[in-house]
Amino acid sequence: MQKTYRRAFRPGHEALRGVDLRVPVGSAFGLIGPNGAGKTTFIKSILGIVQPTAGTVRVLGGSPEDPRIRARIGYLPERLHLPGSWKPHAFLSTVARLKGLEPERAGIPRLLERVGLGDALERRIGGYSKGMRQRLGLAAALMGEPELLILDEPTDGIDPLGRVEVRRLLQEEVRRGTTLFLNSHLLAETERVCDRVAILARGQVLREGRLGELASNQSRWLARFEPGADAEALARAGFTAAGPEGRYLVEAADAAGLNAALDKARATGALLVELKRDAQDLETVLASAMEVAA
Ligand SMILES: Nc1ncnc2c1ncn2[C@@H]1O[C@H](COP(=O)(O)OP(=O)(O)OP(=O)(O)O)[C@@H](O)[C@H]1O
Repeated sequence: MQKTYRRAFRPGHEALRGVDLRVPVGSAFGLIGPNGAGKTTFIKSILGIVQPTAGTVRVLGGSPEDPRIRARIGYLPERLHLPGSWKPHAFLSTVARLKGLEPERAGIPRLLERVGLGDALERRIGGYSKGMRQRLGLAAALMGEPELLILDEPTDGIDPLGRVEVRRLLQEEVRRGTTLFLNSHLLAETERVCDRVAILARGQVLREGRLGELASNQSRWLARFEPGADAEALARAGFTAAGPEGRYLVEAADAAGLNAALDKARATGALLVELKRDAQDLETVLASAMEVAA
């Protein structure tokens, strides 16, 4: 899919340059990338708010412009416009009606409770803090148990403990079978909630896949030996010390190579107590993808 924003008397701006992404049903999909990468443009294309210049978007087996498809999607936009003089219940009742639900049966009190606004029911939205507004937006997105939840920076403005609550709530939704599409600058949040990630930069997908696969270095292993291992002898066997507690890194292309290295380590008298693939955090994955693309 491509999207070029047309500008009067100037060349158009290519926000998306041939993006081809599939979000599996039931997955928790995270979109990450630097400012201006095209993330919000992509989200707006999935929702039919922005028309692609080329290519097509299919959502839940149909077109994003089909109102029946839209009714199955919950969306939290990056910038929320809320009626300041209203109370939250009245706002959510209107959202319910727009979604074709009867407000009395839309579970509004429970939703307000779930997003942590149970104590603010009698306050006008205009007096809400940024985080409270965000929580209310989230309640609107969750209304009607959508099959697909599209959230653009959902925890923006929410305090650290509130973020933990929101994360739990999103995890509950995914367990319920909802497909989650999350755009967040908070990589730790994406890492904790999502099982698949795509890295978008300058309108193109740099990397995409299961988080575990993107974040693990397939040929590097982290070994932990019982204290007292001979570091010099281990270095000669190909093991590089990596921090305290007898941790070492070793490169091995396959199982045979790994076992050969471990045999050498054991021959030095070192006793292996733990072995795992060397996993990188999402920040490192993003930084190295950006470096390769530069
Ligand atoms: N309505 C518009 N008209 C013209 N250009 C636009 C419009 N919306 C976005 N752009 C441009 O398209 C590019 C992608 O913007 P977009 O908002 O999709 O990025 P983003 O990855 O969501 O950024 P951020 O992380 O900063 O929110 C940017 O260069 C932006 O300036």
